[in-house]
Amino acid sequence: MDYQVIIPAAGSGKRMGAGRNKLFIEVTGKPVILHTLDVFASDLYCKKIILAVQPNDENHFKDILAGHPGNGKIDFVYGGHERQHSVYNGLKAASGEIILVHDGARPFIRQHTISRLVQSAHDNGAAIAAVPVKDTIKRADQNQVVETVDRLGLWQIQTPQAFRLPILIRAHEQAIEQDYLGTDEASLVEKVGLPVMIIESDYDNIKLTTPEDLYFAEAILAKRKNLG
Ligand SMILES: Nc1ccn([C@@H]2O[C@H](COP(=O)(O)OP(=O)(O)OP(=O)(O)O)[C@@H](O)[C@H]2O)c(=O)n1
Ligand SMILES: C[C@](O)(CO)[C@H](O)COP(=O)(O)O
Repeated sequence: MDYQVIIPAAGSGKRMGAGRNKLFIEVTGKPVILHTLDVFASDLYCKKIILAVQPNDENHFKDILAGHPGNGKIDFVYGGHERQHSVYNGLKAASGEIILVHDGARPFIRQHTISRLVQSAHDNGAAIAAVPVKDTIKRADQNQVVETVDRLGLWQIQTPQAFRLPILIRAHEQAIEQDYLGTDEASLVEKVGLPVMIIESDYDNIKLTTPEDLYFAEAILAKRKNLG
């Protein structure tokens, strides 16, 4: 089933502390963003990649994307102050039935997850990648525990997040009307009162956020290379 994907890539990477867009950092000799785009470039059902970038990063993105197999289906839009604004700007360039949103900072997404997300979004309206929480989760106030959250039914949410396009547009427009800022697209759809389905993903679909994640990234790619 055909779909389009918005890739928010306009962040500043403060927690990575690289002093530049972390998507330009190379892992096994290749910029993070190229790892992320590979799976969508090779997926014939992916009809458009909408890349949200900062204006001052645009030329560098175009330089490193020259010759990439996905280049022919990439549309550039400018990102916004928050991730949500970047995604909203991407929505203005989107069309078709199914839209995915996938962090540029998650380079290890697999095709099998994308396919299941697209089908579930078609069937149910919204579907998100996630893995079951493995650690005990507690809420604290001033570093003192106030609550242990029941782990049963807790999921660690990832991207891609997949939607029927009109649902995501409506959710973003309501968020603007209500001045609501969420940390993922699904939270906006939940506020509209529509169902969001979980699709179990892989624990190595990590988001490269802090420097330690770069070590994990090298290990993930080494493991995948060994598996062939
Ligand atoms: N205004 C923003 C903020 C983030 N992103 C993108 O959203 C994804 C997930 O965001 P995050 O990992 O938080 O990236 P940064 O915002 O760059 O990181 P930090 O919060 O540490 O600055 C990244 O691919 C990032 O480029 C974006 O397109 N526009
Ligand atoms: C969308 C997301 O990746 C789901 O886990 C996460 O919420 C992004 O958070 P960030 O702080 O914008 O990286």
